[in-house]
Formats: sequence, C-alpha cells, structure tokens
Amino acid sequence: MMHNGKGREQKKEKFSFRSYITFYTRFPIPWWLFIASLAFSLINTEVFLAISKYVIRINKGELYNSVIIGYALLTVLNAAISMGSNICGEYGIQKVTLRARKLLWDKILHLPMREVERRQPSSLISGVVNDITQASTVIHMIFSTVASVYGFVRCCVEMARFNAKLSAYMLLLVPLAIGVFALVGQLQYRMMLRRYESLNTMTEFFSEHISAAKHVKAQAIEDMETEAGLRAIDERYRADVYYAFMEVLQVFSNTLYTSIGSIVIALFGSDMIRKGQMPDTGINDFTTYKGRVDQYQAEVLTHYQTLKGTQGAMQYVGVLQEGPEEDLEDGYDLPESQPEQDIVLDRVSFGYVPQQPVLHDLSLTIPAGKTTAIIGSNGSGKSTLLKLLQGIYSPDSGRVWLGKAAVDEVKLAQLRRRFGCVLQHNPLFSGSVRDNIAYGATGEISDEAIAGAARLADADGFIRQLPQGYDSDVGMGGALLSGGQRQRVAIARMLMSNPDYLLMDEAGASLDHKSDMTIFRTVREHMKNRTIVVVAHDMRSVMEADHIIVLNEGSLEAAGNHKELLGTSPTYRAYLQLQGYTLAGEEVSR
Ligand SMILES: Nc1ncnc2c1ncn2[C@@H]1O[C@H](COP(=O)(O)OP(=O)(O)OP(=O)(O)O)[C@@H](O)[C@H]1O
Repeated sequence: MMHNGKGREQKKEKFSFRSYITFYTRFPIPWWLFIASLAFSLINTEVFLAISKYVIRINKGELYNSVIIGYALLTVLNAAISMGSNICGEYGIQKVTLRARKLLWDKILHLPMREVERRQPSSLISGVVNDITQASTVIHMIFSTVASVYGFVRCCVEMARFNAKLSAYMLLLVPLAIGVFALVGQLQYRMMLRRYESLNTMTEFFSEHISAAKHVKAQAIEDMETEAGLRAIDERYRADVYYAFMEVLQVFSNTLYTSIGSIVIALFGSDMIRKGQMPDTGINDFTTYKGRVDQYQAEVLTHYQTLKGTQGAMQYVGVLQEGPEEDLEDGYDLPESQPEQDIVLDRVSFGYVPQQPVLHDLSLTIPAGKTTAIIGSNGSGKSTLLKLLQGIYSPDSGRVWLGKAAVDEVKLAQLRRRFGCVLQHNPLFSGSVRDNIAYGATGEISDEAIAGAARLADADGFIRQLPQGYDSDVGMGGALLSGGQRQRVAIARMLMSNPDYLLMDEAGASLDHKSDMTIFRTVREHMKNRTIVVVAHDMRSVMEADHIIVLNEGSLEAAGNHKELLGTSPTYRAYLQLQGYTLAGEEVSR
C-alpha cells in the first residue's frame, strides 16, 4: 500500500512550449470579453489620472463646488469602470475554464487504454478538476499585463510631467524592484511547484487509501495507515509553510521597496520644497502618482510570477492534450449485424510492455453463433484476448478478424457497440437501478424493457424488494448493493444493449453457484445463435460451452469441444480433476 509516486513522475513529462501554445488553438477563446476587460482597464487608468488632477487641486485648497463634484463623479465612474472590467474578465475566465475543461474531459475519454494506464487516475482527475483552471489564468494574465504596462507608462509620463527630477529618482529604483522581484519570484516559483507536487501526492494517497477503507478496517491497520498518511500530510504542511514564508517575504520586499521610494521622495522632495522648486503640497501630490506607479509595477511583476507558476499545471494539460487519441469514427463501416461470422485471431502477439509479450503468435477461431469458453491459469492472457477482440488494445503483430473485417481497420465505435461485456467487477454509477440498467442503451428504453432485462439477469426480484424498487439509489460505484446484486444489474445492462457478441469475463465469480448457472443458461438461451465468449474458472459452465480454448502462458494449448480436449489438453484434464470431476467420457459427475 505504499505510494509509488507515479503521478509525480508524470508531472515532469517533457514539456514543449509548442504544446503550451497549441493548447489554446484547440478551443474558441472569448477574446471579445478579454478585450472589453482590457479596454475598461485602459479607460480606468485615464480616469484615475483625471481624478489625480482633482486631488492635486483639492490638496492646493481649491475647494470649489465644481472641483468637488468633478472629483466625486469621476470617482464613481472609476468604480463603475473597474466593475465593468472585472465582470468581463471574470466571465471570460469562466468561459475559458468551461471550454478547456470540456475539451480535456473529451480527450481523457478518448485516450488509448495504454495512455490511461500510464497515468494515475488521480492525476487525470486533478488535471480536469484543478490544473485546467490555470488555462484561463494565462490568458487573463496576458491581458492584465498589457493593462498594467499601459497604466505604468501613462502614470510615469504624468508623474514626470508633474516633477521630472523626482520621477527620475524613482525610475532609478525600478531595477532594484525588478531584482528583488526576480529573486523572490524565483523562490516563490520553486515553492509553488513543491506545493503543487505535494498536493498531487496527497490527492493520490488519499484517493487510493480511502477507497481501500474496508481492507484497512478488516486488517486493523489503521495505525499503519495513519503513519503513511502523515508523511503525505507533513510534506504538504512543509510546502505550505515555505510558500507562506515566501508570500510574507514578497509583501515585505514590496513594503521595503515602497518605503525606500517614500524616503527618497521625502529627502529630495523636502529639499526641492526648501529651494522653492516645488509647492508645499508637492510631496503629497507626487505620492498620488507614485502610489499608482508602484501598484502597476507590482502588478506586472506578480503577473510574471503567476504565469511562471501556471507552467507546471499547463505543462501537464498541454502534454496530455497533445498525446495520442482514439478516433472512434476512423476506418471502414462494419457490415450490418454479422454475428454469423467467425472471429479469427491470426498469429496475434501482444504485450502491455515492450519485450514482455503476454500473447504469443496466437491463431485460433471463435465460431460464430456458438458459446466458446476460454480457460487457462491466472495470467495466461484470457482477459487480454477479450480486450483485443473489442479493439481496446491492438496486437503488436498479427490480426484479429471479425468475419471479413479486420478489427484494426473498422470504426472502433461500431466495433465496440457490437460487443456486450460483463466483467468480474463492473462499474455502476451513483443513481437509480433503472438508470444503471439503461446506461448506454440507445433507442426506446421503456420500463418494461428494463424490467425484462432485469428478469433475464435474475435481478427483478431483489430490485422490487428494494425500498424504492427500480428508483432505489445504488450508491457510489454500486456500494449499496451486494457483489452478486451488482453483477445482476450489470448483466441486465449488457442485455439492454442487445449486442451481437457477448463477452463474459469471470462474470459469475460473485454469484452463488446456482445463480451463476441459472443466469448463464438464461442469457445463452436469450442470445441463441449469437456468439458468446466466456472466460471462466468454474468447469461446469466451461463443459456446457460448444467450443473450448485452452491458453497456456499466452499460447494456444488446445481447442475443441469437451470430448476432444479430454484427449488433447493436459491442462483441461487437470482442471476437471481439480474441481472433482471424473474423466469418464462426457458424463462427468462430481
Ligand atoms: N494493464 C496491464 N498492464 C500491464 N500488464 C498487464 C495489464 N493487464 C494484464 N497484464 C499482465 O498480462 C498478463 C495476462 O493478464 P490477463 O489479465 O490477460 O490474464 P488472465 O488469464 O485473464 O488472468 P486471470 O485468470 O488471473 O484473470 C499478466 O501477466 C498480467 O500481469
């Protein structure tokens, strides 16, 4: 149960600036909102400068009605313009986040299985939940920076007009500000990355370990888990503390810089007032401009820091978005319903990892319209074979044929819809039993059809006994149902999709023996003349199959019916004996 840090490794995936930029070409950006926000900000600067003139007059004691009213009106206008800028900016941010998030979700759904498995689910979750919000930050920051630079330059010009000499002293301090910001910014950026990584570590840890709560309780290993959790919590604590110190340091450096500026103004300004080069209110008036210049300057520099900070998150999203994707509509149309054609594997080899083949040069036929059972020891490649049939993975060499259609050449969406699949553990989603049975089905979905499917899967009885019958909530992942009940709902869901081919991968493992056989026979009867492939360890259902394939370490040991295999497959004979069957011809008994 140790955390393996895979997610963190991913975050360090190779980053190209191109993927950062091209990400923004993949969805429409509401430029007009950001441009409107920028326009409001530019006007805001001009209004501020106009207000400053009133402030200077008020400082001089020109307390005429026209001055006071002008000052008041412009101040109100300024607030309204700020609000306009914020509304447009925020709306733009939300729109970008919405579109980028939809795009990323779609991408995640279309990742090839190998890509999904390469990543921690929690990293994908954090990508679509957290990281993606940074997409809008980047755009917003660019526009805000333009507004801040404009404000900085305009206020500097006005400040210089007001007092060129004092302004020159102030500008001499700008390199100092840049130096301090660059230094603090760099430290802050590192702390931000550390915080980001510790957040991911913590999310990964908790999502993995909280979902294993039953195991933790059953093993009474709460103390061990507390210790393991503390490591992730401690790291996050340290990262937060360092980051908080960096923020304090940033505020301190800002204050220090502003104070140095004020001291310079006080020193040189007072001298100028003494010499009559500036009016008595000059220092106050000059500070009005200087405060705003400082504000714009700080904005530009912090925007830079923020942009640097988003790099980690956007890097992950950018690389993910650039990665391979399944095109479900690419390829030939699969001929209309063709369950009467055999499935053929022609010299298929496949491995999840290079140099580690799981299936070796496998050639076999799954006869059309019949029930085929696949048996073999754990890890012999049975489930992998089923995944190749549906095009979840592609063979490294060789081909899979569905009649005359090569699986790698037909439209994946059409191919996969032809298959119904029931696994040992099937995902149910929070919601009603009815919704779960209907999930994925197309066409008319009547209550009668749902109940019919449930009856075939022997689920109707227990569903009607639930407090709200078909409207009862199954809980997250089906947690409110027993393993066998979940399985029956999954079988009913598969039947609703009315597939041409049915794949059952240890589908009876969580059912009691009698129910397993009853459901298996009912489903077979219902799907008569359609192709059924069953991976099973229970020899009772295996013996009932029309055709049996025996895999041994990824190779074909034998294929045939029960009688033939008694003569050709030592594994088959051994399995029968292990489960207490005799080898006396077809009439085996316990
Ligand atoms: N997603 C995966 N990534 C890497 N290796 C995998 C993956 N899935 C399976 N394998 C490996 O491939 C081999 C075959 O696995 P597969 O699940 O096909 O076997 P199986 O015959 O169905 O086993 P079982 O009877 O235990 O269900 C195993 O060695 C397994 O470790």
